[in-house]
Amino acid sequence: MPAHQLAPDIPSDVLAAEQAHLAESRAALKAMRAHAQSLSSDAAGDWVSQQILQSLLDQRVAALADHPDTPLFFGRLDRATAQEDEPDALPGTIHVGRRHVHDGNSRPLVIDWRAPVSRAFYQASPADPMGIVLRRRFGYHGGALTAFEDEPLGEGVELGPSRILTQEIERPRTGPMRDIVATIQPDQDEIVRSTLAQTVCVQGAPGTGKTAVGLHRAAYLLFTHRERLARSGVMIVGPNRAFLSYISSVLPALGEVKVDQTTVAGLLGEHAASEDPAVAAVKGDARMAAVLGRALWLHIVKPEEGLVYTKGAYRHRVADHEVREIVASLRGTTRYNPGRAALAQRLAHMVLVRMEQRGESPDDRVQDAVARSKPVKQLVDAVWPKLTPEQVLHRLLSDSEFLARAAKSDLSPEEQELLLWRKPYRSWKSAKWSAADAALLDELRDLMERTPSLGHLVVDEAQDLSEMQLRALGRRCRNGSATVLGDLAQGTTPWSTRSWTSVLEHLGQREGEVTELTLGFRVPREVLDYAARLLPSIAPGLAAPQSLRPGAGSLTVREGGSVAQAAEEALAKEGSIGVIVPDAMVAAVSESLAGLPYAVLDPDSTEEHRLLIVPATLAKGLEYDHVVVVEPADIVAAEPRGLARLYVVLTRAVTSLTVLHDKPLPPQLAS
Ligand SMILES: Nc1ncnc2c1ncn2[C@@H]1O[C@H](COP(=O)(O)OP(=O)(O)OP(=O)(O)O)[C@@H](O)[C@H]1O
Repeated sequence: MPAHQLAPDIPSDVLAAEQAHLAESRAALKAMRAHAQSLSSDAAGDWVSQQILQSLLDQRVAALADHPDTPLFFGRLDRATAQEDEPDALPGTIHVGRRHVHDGNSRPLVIDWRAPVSRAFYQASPADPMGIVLRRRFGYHGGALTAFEDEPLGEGVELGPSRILTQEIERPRTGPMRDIVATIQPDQDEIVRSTLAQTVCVQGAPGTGKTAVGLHRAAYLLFTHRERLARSGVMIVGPNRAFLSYISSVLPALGEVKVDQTTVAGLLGEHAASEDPAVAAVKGDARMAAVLGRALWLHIVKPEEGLVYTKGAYRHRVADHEVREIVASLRGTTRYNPGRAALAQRLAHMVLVRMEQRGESPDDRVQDAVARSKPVKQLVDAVWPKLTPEQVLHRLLSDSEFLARAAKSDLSPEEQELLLWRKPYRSWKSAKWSAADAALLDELRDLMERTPSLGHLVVDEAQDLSEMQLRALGRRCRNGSATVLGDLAQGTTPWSTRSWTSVLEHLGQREGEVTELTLGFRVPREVLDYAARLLPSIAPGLAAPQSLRPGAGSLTVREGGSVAQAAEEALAKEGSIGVIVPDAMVAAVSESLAGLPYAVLDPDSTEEHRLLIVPATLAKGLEYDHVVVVEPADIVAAEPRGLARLYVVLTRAVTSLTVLHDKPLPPQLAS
């Protein structure tokens, strides 16, 4: 039971002492920043080092900015055994916050939430107090500390629910996603703090905090392995730009400004051509990897002629069988482009050997010159031609004979038929590529030249990725690790997965650990139960999701109701409003809302709008305080996995969901 609940019974002297600590910490942070600002990059020797140092100093200054609206610390731990006499010992009382703050004597005033000692703030319980006697959570209003809540951990007393946590969860949503650093739950913390080497895959129902956990894990890893990850990099991959815009401020608020956040299309290339889902499904299948490998290497031509290199009066010859031997020894042991370069060098080396046999003594420079010479280049181009990924894929998708040779028995004749363009493009330069093609091009690119690996990749909504897209992402963390987040029930693409083991396999992270988050922080129970009626049809293996939020009265289902009226009702309340509509109805609904202050969801817009019209296909990962879902039957009918899409849109609401329909509801919901 919390000893001190929020107002009105908060002891004012304790609160005043904490407020004084906050003021001292803010002043200390200001001094740290002033010190960082006073440092000069002039000490660096040359111009380049100076620029690098200046950029580091600028980053440091930016990281030390105090945001008056953000609590500098949100928790406190009173430790049972403080060894203050030890030189580096921490004080007995620790304030846990977003970053380290120390005073002029290096005395820590606030400890970063990611430091090992802060772990107890998230994990300690009466059953396992972890050396903590008392945990204190702080309540804020704006930037002002207004309340606190104590949890005695050393007395073995069962703790009641934290009101500060409840308030945070119940908070009306406005604007972009916020960090959850003050209220990370123990099972979420386990995932956040798993080691860098460990790939983790999180299955979780809507609103269980998967995205939040993925972002906090990125922040945790950057803190714990700063130097290593600064070199290799961390990247977040999300489903679309609207989602990226929604999550974009979480990491900067945690002081991490150097993390790339992108979509699969952003990573593999934006591609416009739309495609029949059946074709996309074949292109997304991992069997395509072998087909592409063969397609590329089929371009190597068996050498029929040798090399003649003329220098002065001499002709140096490399016989055709020797050229064949070199090609055979290189084939399959190298990537395609380095193989080309190696072939030129090996041919040049043979010429050098001939020169030496004639008593010359050529050096390395001669070998390079021979490798770049016209006869060598001509032979290499003929045998091991210069290619682009687009050339190879263009040939594969337009030439049935070539496709058959590359596919062998990996693809059935029907699948090959599906792959071939109905109307082939004249040249690879004019070809229009689809999203599925982008992953194939990426695979070819990697067969030609090794893709560099990042240190860590966070992949959100991973259930929607094709095997070939997973391979593309896997390449980008092949020397690192990944956090894979998703929900098998929310799969809406032609290639959505039904198994996380398979996802990890195609990502190249077989050792990854699959774990589950089960408690929902977003969707009220009543709404979640309603949406869960779809689960037996879309993901029969999954258990019904649980919600922390009762939310009685949060669901309204109206036949023949007007969208404008539902929007007006929502506008009369607090918080953001998402009117989620079938994509084809965006224009019609916009018209019906004329006169209301609405905008159509636009990820690039910097303006804030309380009332947004959201096309159903963009709603994934987003949340709104009040959600109006328009015409479920049309959302279902619009795409092959329309029922899963409906599950996604029904689970975006934080406070209320209104379902409007003229057509009959899908039978699962009607029951
Ligand atoms: N420990 C927590 N404390 C407070 N809020 C939390 C916590 N965990 C998650 N939330 C909140 O719950 C909401 C849902 O979180 P998030 O978007 O990460 O869920 P998700 O599992 O990714 O959902 P979806 O599957 O729908 O994409 C967010 O508003 C998030 O801030």
